[in-house]
Amino acid sequence: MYELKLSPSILSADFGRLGEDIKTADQAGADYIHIDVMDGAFVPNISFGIPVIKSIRKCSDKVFDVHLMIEHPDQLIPEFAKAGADIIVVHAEACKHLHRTIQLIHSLGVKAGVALNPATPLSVLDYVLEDLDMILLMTVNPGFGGQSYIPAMTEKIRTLRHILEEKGLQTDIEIDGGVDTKNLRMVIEAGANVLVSGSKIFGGDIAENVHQFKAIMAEYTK
Ligand SMILES: O=C(CO)[C@@H](O)[C@H](O)COP(=O)(O)O
Ligand SMILES: [Fe+2]
Repeated sequence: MYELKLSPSILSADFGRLGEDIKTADQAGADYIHIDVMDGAFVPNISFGIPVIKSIRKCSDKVFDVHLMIEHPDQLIPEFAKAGADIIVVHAEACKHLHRTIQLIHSLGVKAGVALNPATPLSVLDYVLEDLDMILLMTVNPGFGGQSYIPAMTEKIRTLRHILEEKGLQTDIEIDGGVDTKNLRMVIEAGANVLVSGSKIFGGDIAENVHQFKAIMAEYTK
């Protein structure tokens, strides 16, 4: 079993008290902090950018898992690294030269991940698999929190884990979108190990929600 990590997405936090919400998730047991950057071009929504990441870096020492939903990410990757990103995830659909982008991220001493939209086939990763620290499978169409998990993605997770194992790779599989306490076991059993959740963590009692997710995850470490 792969090490399971909970990565709460701050897209659903209260931006008026972002620092406090992050500290609450951190202290309740979040492993990573998932940071959704949207540019209004790659996705039909705008979230926040580099100055916000720099500022919230003071609120948590947890791994900053930065999910870039932006066009032309290469131009800004050095700035995201400087702002405190520990993992930078770019979308394959946004990168003309994906291999070069992965090299750029690694050259900055940061872990590199690639995200795939639900309709993007796994085969786009065929020639970069060995270079990746993490693969993010979108389980909703990117752009918004609070959407429903797309059922067909479970098979995609299972297929990816199988491909990685056949190659002897232990790459992290992150899944993002519509994850809740009801489908969490299903996605873990399919092979996901980095689990993003936004609305189901930051909507309501943050600490209690983190505890509920972590209690389910703990069933797999006994
Ligand atoms: O990247 C994205 C959306 O594009 C996500 O990280 C969402 O923020 C997840 O939110 P929920 O579906 O868990 O509410
Ligand atoms: Fe995300």
